[in-house]
Amino acid sequence: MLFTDYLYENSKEVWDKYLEHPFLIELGEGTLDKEKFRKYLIQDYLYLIEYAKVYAMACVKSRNMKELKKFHNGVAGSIETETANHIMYLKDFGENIENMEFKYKLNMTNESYTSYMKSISVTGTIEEIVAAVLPCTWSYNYIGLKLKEKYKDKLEGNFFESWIETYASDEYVAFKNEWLDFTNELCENLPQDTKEKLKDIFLRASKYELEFWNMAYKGE
Ligand SMILES: Cc1ncc(CO)c(N)n1
Repeated sequence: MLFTDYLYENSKEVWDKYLEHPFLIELGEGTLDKEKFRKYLIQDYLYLIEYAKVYAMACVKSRNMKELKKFHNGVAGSIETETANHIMYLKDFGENIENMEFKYKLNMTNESYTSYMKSISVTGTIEEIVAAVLPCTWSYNYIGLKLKEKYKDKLEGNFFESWIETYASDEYVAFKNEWLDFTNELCENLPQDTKEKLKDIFLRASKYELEFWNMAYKGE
């Protein structure tokens, strides 16, 4: 069994809940309250800044060029490629992008999740850092693809279409697949107790993802 399948199987119950989440159903239907979406995007923009630092710490810990390039790519993917879509929406909402980190603060859910990953980035191994960051990229691609599949005939004119297309795009699929391959290469031959520790980290981060959707829907 692929190591990533082992991670997924153990977290499947949580991942199933993403697909039933009202925030994502309404986003797919195009009926989500735009104010909720605006607030979510602001938190997510702040999230990506902290998330990039987790990869940055892994850059420092890299043991070879391959790892360094991978994590460097993670930094760039988070704060350049992925934020492009956030910036487009946020500008549309009238936000000043230069000012985001000063005007807004991470809320408690966001702070808990990013603090958790940053603490692993400081105290953990390279493999532990990978287990902490993987649910982020992977679950967003999982959600993007499922929403695209479910609403493919109804996406035109959906305000959130660009969000869905970003996470269902070929580039994002390729990015996710590279991370799955990298994780499997790194982890397939590890001792069982280490694998179990990584499985727990992956589950914890997956639960934080669900908390993030709850926060986005209910407000905080
Ligand atoms: C909370 C959260 N998780 C994952 C991603 C995907 O990078 C994101 N943008 N935000």
